[in-house]
Amino acid sequence: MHDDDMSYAVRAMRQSQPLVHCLTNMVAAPLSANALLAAGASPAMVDNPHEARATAAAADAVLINLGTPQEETVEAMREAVAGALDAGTPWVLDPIGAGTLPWRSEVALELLELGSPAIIRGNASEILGLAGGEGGRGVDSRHRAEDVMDEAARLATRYGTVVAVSGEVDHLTDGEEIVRLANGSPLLTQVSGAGCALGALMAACAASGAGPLAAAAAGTAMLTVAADRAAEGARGPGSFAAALLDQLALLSPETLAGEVRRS
Ligand SMILES: Nc1ncnc2c1ncn2[C@@H]1O[C@H](COP(=O)(O)OP(=O)(O)O)[C@@H](O)[C@H]1O
Ligand SMILES: Cc1ncsc1CCOP(=O)(O)O
Repeated sequence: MHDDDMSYAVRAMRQSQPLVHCLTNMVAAPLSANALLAAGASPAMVDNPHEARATAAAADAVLINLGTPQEETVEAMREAVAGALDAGTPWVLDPIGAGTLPWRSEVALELLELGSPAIIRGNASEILGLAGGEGGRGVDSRHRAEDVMDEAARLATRYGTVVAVSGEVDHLTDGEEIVRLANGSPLLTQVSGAGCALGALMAACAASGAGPLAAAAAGTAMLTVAADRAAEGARGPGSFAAALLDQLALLSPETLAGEVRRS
Protein backbone atom coordinates (compact mmCIF):
# COMPACT_ATOMS: atom_id res chain seq x y z
CA MET A 1 0.00 0.00 0.00
CA HIS A 2 1.30 3.42 -0.99
CA ASP A 3 1.06 6.51 1.27
CA ASP A 4 -0.97 8.18 -1.50
CA ASP A 5 -3.70 5.57 -1.00
CA MET A 6 -4.04 6.73 2.63
CA SER A 7 -4.27 10.39 1.65
CA TYR A 8 -6.81 9.53 -1.03
CA ALA A 9 -8.98 7.71 1.52
CA VAL A 10 -8.93 10.69 3.90
CA ARG A 11 -9.63 13.25 1.16
CA ALA A 12 -12.46 11.19 -0.34
CA MET A 13 -13.96 10.58 3.10
CA ARG A 14 -13.96 14.30 3.94
CA GLN A 15 -15.53 15.16 0.59
CA SER A 16 -18.29 12.58 0.79
CA GLN A 17 -19.14 13.02 4.51
CA PRO A 18 -20.17 9.36 4.83
CA LEU A 19 -23.06 8.26 6.99
CA VAL A 20 -21.52 5.80 9.45
CA HIS A 21 -23.98 3.52 11.21
CA CYS A 22 -22.50 2.60 14.58
CA LEU A 23 -23.61 -0.21 16.87
CA THR A 24 -21.10 0.39 19.61
CA ASN A 25 -20.70 0.32 23.36
CA MET A 26 -22.08 2.62 26.02
CA VAL A 27 -18.61 3.75 27.13
CA ALA A 28 -17.30 4.71 23.73
CA ALA A 29 -20.39 5.97 21.89
CA PRO A 30 -19.98 9.74 22.56
CA LEU A 31 -16.24 9.82 21.78
CA SER A 32 -16.77 7.78 18.62
CA ALA A 33 -19.61 10.02 17.42
CA ASN A 34 -17.56 13.15 18.13
CA ALA A 35 -14.45 11.72 16.47
CA LEU A 36 -16.51 10.94 13.35
CA LEU A 37 -17.97 14.43 13.27
CA ALA A 38 -14.54 16.03 13.77
CA ALA A 39 -13.13 13.88 10.97
CA GLY A 40 -15.88 15.01 8.59
CA ALA A 41 -18.21 12.01 8.71
CA SER A 42 -21.79 11.74 9.87
CA PRO A 43 -22.45 9.29 12.75
CA ALA A 44 -25.75 7.52 13.46
CA MET A 45 -25.81 5.39 16.62
CA VAL A 46 -28.73 3.04 15.92
CA ASP A 47 -28.53 -0.21 17.88
CA ASN A 48 -32.08 -1.56 18.15
CA PRO A 49 -33.21 -4.55 16.07
CA HIS A 50 -36.20 -2.70 14.60
CA GLU A 51 -34.17 -0.07 12.76
CA ALA A 52 -30.74 -1.63 12.35
CA ARG A 53 -31.20 -3.38 8.98
CA ALA A 54 -32.68 -0.37 7.19
CA THR A 55 -30.12 1.99 8.72
CA ALA A 56 -27.25 -0.24 7.64
CA ALA A 57 -28.65 -0.48 4.12
CA ALA A 58 -28.91 3.32 3.90
CA ALA A 59 -25.49 3.98 5.44
CA ASP A 60 -22.13 4.31 3.71
CA ALA A 61 -20.39 2.14 6.31
CA VAL A 62 -21.31 0.14 9.40
CA LEU A 63 -19.38 -0.33 12.63
CA ILE A 64 -20.08 -3.28 14.91
CA ASN A 65 -18.32 -2.95 18.28
CA LEU A 66 -18.82 -5.65 20.92
CA GLY A 67 -17.79 -3.58 23.95
CA THR A 68 -20.99 -3.83 26.02
CA PRO A 69 -23.26 -6.29 24.19
CA GLN A 70 -26.80 -7.09 25.36
CA GLU A 71 -29.19 -9.63 23.79
CA GLU A 72 -31.11 -6.89 21.99
CA THR A 73 -28.07 -5.06 20.64
CA VAL A 74 -26.63 -8.35 19.40
CA GLU A 75 -29.88 -9.00 17.53
CA ALA A 76 -29.51 -5.51 16.05
CA MET A 77 -25.95 -6.37 15.04
CA ARG A 78 -27.16 -9.48 13.17
CA GLU A 79 -29.70 -7.29 11.36
CA ALA A 80 -27.13 -4.59 10.58
CA VAL A 81 -24.60 -7.05 9.16
CA ALA A 82 -27.34 -8.61 7.01
CA GLY A 83 -28.40 -5.15 5.81
CA ALA A 84 -24.81 -4.16 5.04
CA LEU A 85 -24.13 -7.39 3.15
CA ASP A 86 -27.35 -7.03 1.11
CA ALA A 87 -26.51 -3.45 0.18
CA GLY A 88 -22.79 -4.05 -0.41
CA THR A 89 -21.96 -1.61 2.38
CA PRO A 90 -18.54 -2.09 4.01
CA TRP A 91 -18.65 -3.05 7.69
CA VAL A 92 -16.03 -3.09 10.39
CA LEU A 93 -15.93 -5.52 13.31
CA ASP A 94 -14.34 -4.45 16.62
CA PRO A 95 -14.36 -7.63 18.74
CA ILE A 96 -13.74 -5.99 22.12
CA GLY A 97 -12.89 -8.56 24.78
CA ALA A 98 -12.64 -11.49 22.33
CA GLY A 99 -10.75 -14.39 23.86
CA THR A 100 -11.46 -13.15 27.38
CA LEU A 101 -15.26 -12.95 27.54
CA PRO A 102 -16.81 -16.10 26.10
CA TRP A 103 -20.30 -15.03 24.98
CA ARG A 104 -19.13 -12.05 22.92
CA SER A 105 -16.31 -14.15 21.47
CA GLU A 106 -18.95 -16.52 20.10
CA VAL A 107 -21.02 -13.58 18.85
CA ALA A 108 -18.00 -12.19 17.00
CA LEU A 109 -17.43 -15.52 15.23
CA GLU A 110 -21.14 -15.85 14.46
CA LEU A 111 -21.19 -12.39 12.84
CA LEU A 112 -18.10 -13.24 10.79
CA GLU A 113 -19.86 -16.32 9.45
CA LEU A 114 -22.66 -14.10 8.04
CA GLY A 115 -20.20 -12.57 5.58
CA SER A 116 -16.86 -10.82 5.48
CA PRO A 117 -16.28 -7.40 7.01
CA ALA A 118 -13.96 -4.98 5.24
CA ILE A 119 -11.85 -4.69 8.40
CA ILE A 120 -11.50 -6.46 11.74
CA ARG A 121 -9.96 -4.03 14.24
CA GLY A 122 -8.74 -4.87 17.70
CA ASN A 123 -5.89 -4.69 20.15
CA ALA A 124 -3.37 -7.52 20.03
CA SER A 125 -5.06 -9.67 22.69
CA GLU A 126 -8.46 -9.34 21.01
CA ILE A 127 -7.05 -10.45 17.66
CA LEU A 128 -5.24 -13.35 19.34
CA GLY A 129 -8.44 -14.26 21.20
CA LEU A 130 -10.54 -14.12 18.04
CA ALA A 131 -8.07 -16.49 16.41
CA GLY A 132 -8.59 -18.98 19.26
CA GLY A 133 -5.72 -17.96 21.53
CA GLU A 134 -5.71 -16.42 24.99
CA GLY A 135 -7.23 -12.99 25.31
CA GLY A 136 -6.33 -9.91 27.32
CA ARG A 137 -7.19 -8.53 30.73
CA GLY A 138 -10.80 -7.36 30.52
CA VAL A 139 -10.85 -5.10 27.48
CA ASP A 140 -7.13 -4.28 27.68
CA SER A 141 -4.30 -5.92 25.79
CA ARG A 142 -1.63 -8.10 27.35
CA HIS A 143 0.17 -8.66 24.05
CA ARG A 144 2.07 -6.63 21.47
CA ALA A 145 0.81 -6.21 17.92
CA GLU A 146 4.07 -7.51 16.44
CA ASP A 147 3.69 -10.79 18.36
CA VAL A 148 0.26 -11.73 16.97
CA MET A 149 0.76 -11.09 13.27
CA ASP A 150 0.74 -14.77 12.29
CA GLU A 151 -2.72 -15.10 13.83
CA ALA A 152 -3.79 -11.77 12.26
CA ALA A 153 -2.69 -12.94 8.80
CA ARG A 154 -4.54 -16.26 9.25
CA LEU A 155 -7.74 -14.41 10.19
CA ALA A 156 -7.32 -12.04 7.25
CA THR A 157 -6.97 -14.92 4.82
CA ARG A 158 -9.75 -17.01 6.32
CA TYR A 159 -12.32 -14.20 6.22
CA GLY A 160 -10.99 -12.33 3.17
CA THR A 161 -10.60 -9.17 5.23
CA VAL A 162 -8.03 -6.71 6.55
CA VAL A 163 -7.00 -7.22 10.18
CA ALA A 164 -5.84 -4.06 11.97
CA VAL A 165 -3.97 -4.68 15.22
CA SER A 166 -3.47 -1.61 17.40
CA GLY A 167 -0.66 -0.96 19.84
CA GLU A 168 2.44 1.19 20.25
CA VAL A 169 3.09 0.40 16.59
CA ASP A 170 -0.13 -0.43 14.73
CA HIS A 171 0.18 -3.44 12.42
CA LEU A 172 -2.33 -3.88 9.59
CA THR A 173 -2.49 -6.84 7.22
CA ASP A 174 -4.56 -8.23 4.38
CA GLY A 175 -2.89 -11.60 4.85
CA GLU A 176 -0.01 -10.77 2.51
CA GLU A 177 1.26 -7.24 3.09
CA ILE A 178 1.89 -5.80 6.58
CA VAL A 179 1.64 -2.02 7.06
CA ARG A 180 3.25 -0.69 10.26
CA LEU A 181 2.32 2.79 11.51
CA ALA A 182 4.27 4.25 14.42
CA ASN A 183 2.48 7.50 15.33
CA GLY A 184 0.38 7.84 18.48
CA SER A 185 0.67 8.84 22.11
CA PRO A 186 0.53 6.65 25.24
CA LEU A 187 -2.19 9.10 26.36
CA LEU A 188 -4.49 7.27 23.92
CA THR A 189 -4.44 4.34 26.35
CA GLN A 190 -5.64 6.68 29.13
CA VAL A 191 -8.80 7.69 27.28
CA SER A 192 -11.46 4.97 27.35
CA GLY A 193 -12.88 4.44 23.90
CA ALA A 194 -9.88 5.64 21.88
CA GLY A 195 -9.54 2.23 20.22
CA CYS A 196 -13.27 2.19 19.57
CA ALA A 197 -13.04 5.63 17.94
CA LEU A 198 -10.28 4.18 15.78
CA GLY A 199 -12.69 1.52 14.50
CA ALA A 200 -15.27 4.22 13.76
CA LEU A 201 -12.71 6.23 11.75
CA MET A 202 -11.72 3.12 9.81
CA ALA A 203 -15.38 2.55 8.94
CA ALA A 204 -15.67 6.15 7.69
CA CYS A 205 -12.58 5.70 5.53
CA ALA A 206 -13.85 2.33 4.24
CA ALA A 207 -16.77 4.24 2.72
CA SER A 208 -14.34 6.26 0.61
CA GLY A 209 -13.94 3.63 -2.08
CA ALA A 210 -10.28 3.18 -1.18
CA GLY A 211 -9.36 -0.44 -0.54
CA PRO A 212 -9.75 -1.82 2.99
CA LEU A 213 -6.02 -1.79 3.74
CA ALA A 214 -5.80 1.88 2.74
CA ALA A 215 -8.96 2.62 4.74
CA ALA A 216 -7.59 0.92 7.86
CA ALA A 217 -4.30 2.78 7.45
CA ALA A 218 -6.07 6.10 6.85
CA GLY A 219 -8.19 5.73 10.00
CA THR A 220 -5.12 4.79 12.03
CA ALA A 221 -3.07 7.65 10.63
CA MET A 222 -5.86 10.16 11.33
CA LEU A 223 -6.21 9.17 14.97
CA THR A 224 -2.52 8.79 15.73
CA VAL A 225 -1.24 11.89 13.91
CA ALA A 226 -3.99 13.90 15.63
CA ALA A 227 -2.90 12.28 18.92
CA ASP A 228 0.73 13.31 18.40
CA ARG A 229 -0.40 16.89 17.95
CA ALA A 230 -2.91 16.79 20.82
CA ALA A 231 -0.32 15.40 23.24
CA GLU A 232 1.94 18.41 22.74
CA GLY A 233 -0.04 20.81 24.94
CA ALA A 234 -2.04 18.31 27.00
CA ARG A 235 -1.87 18.40 30.82
CA GLY A 236 -3.35 14.90 31.12
CA PRO A 237 -6.01 12.58 29.66
CA GLY A 238 -8.85 15.12 29.93
CA SER A 239 -7.26 17.99 28.05
CA PHE A 240 -5.73 15.45 25.67
CA ALA A 241 -9.17 14.01 24.79
CA ALA A 242 -10.53 17.48 24.01
CA ALA A 243 -7.43 18.42 22.00
CA LEU A 244 -7.68 15.11 20.10
CA LEU A 245 -11.08 16.12 18.71
CA ASP A 246 -9.73 19.57 17.81
CA GLN A 247 -6.75 18.06 16.00
CA LEU A 248 -8.93 15.56 14.14
CA ALA A 249 -11.00 18.45 12.86
CA LEU A 250 -7.90 20.43 11.84
CA LEU A 251 -6.11 17.56 10.14
CA SER A 252 -5.64 17.89 6.38
CA PRO A 253 -4.64 15.04 4.05
CA GLU A 254 -1.41 16.98 3.37
CA THR A 255 -0.50 17.22 7.08
CA LEU A 256 -1.30 13.57 7.48
CA ALA A 257 0.94 12.59 4.56
CA GLY A 258 3.76 14.72 5.98
CA GLU A 259 3.58 13.43 9.54
CA VAL A 260 2.60 9.76 9.26
CA ARG A 261 5.47 7.46 10.19
CA ARG A 262 5.77 3.99 8.72
CA SER A 263 8.17 1.60 10.35
N1 LIG B 1 1.97 2.67 23.87
C1 LIG B 1 1.37 3.37 22.92
N2 LIG B 1 1.98 4.45 22.39
C2 LIG B 1 1.38 5.16 21.43
N3 LIG B 1 0.15 4.90 20.92
C3 LIG B 1 -0.49 3.82 21.39
C4 LIG B 1 0.07 3.01 22.42
N4 LIG B 1 -0.81 2.00 22.68
C5 LIG B 1 -1.87 2.20 21.87
N5 LIG B 1 -1.69 3.28 21.10
C6 LIG B 1 -2.63 3.82 20.12
O1 LIG B 1 -3.88 3.89 20.77
C7 LIG B 1 -4.94 3.58 19.86
C8 LIG B 1 -5.81 2.52 20.50
O2 LIG B 1 -5.06 1.35 20.56
P1 LIG B 1 -5.20 0.29 21.74
O3 LIG B 1 -4.97 0.95 23.06
O4 LIG B 1 -4.30 -0.84 21.38
O5 LIG B 1 -6.69 -0.17 21.52
P2 LIG B 1 -7.80 -0.60 22.55
O6 LIG B 1 -8.30 0.69 23.11
O7 LIG B 1 -8.81 -1.30 21.71
O8 LIG B 1 -7.15 -1.49 23.57
C9 LIG B 1 -4.28 3.16 18.56
O9 LIG B 1 -4.40 4.22 17.64
C10 LIG B 1 -2.80 2.96 18.90
O10 LIG B 1 -1.98 3.44 17.87
C1 LIG C 1 -13.99 0.19 29.40
C2 LIG C 1 -14.87 -0.60 28.50
N1 LIG C 1 -15.58 -1.65 28.97
C3 LIG C 1 -16.33 -2.24 28.04
S1 LIG C 1 -16.19 -1.50 26.54
C4 LIG C 1 -15.08 -0.37 27.15
C5 LIG C 1 -14.49 0.66 26.30
C6 LIG C 1 -13.16 0.20 25.80
O1 LIG C 1 -12.75 1.05 24.80
P1 LIG C 1 -11.24 1.09 24.30
O2 LIG C 1 -10.74 -0.33 24.33
O3 LIG C 1 -11.38 1.63 22.93
O4 LIG C 1 -10.50 2.00 25.23
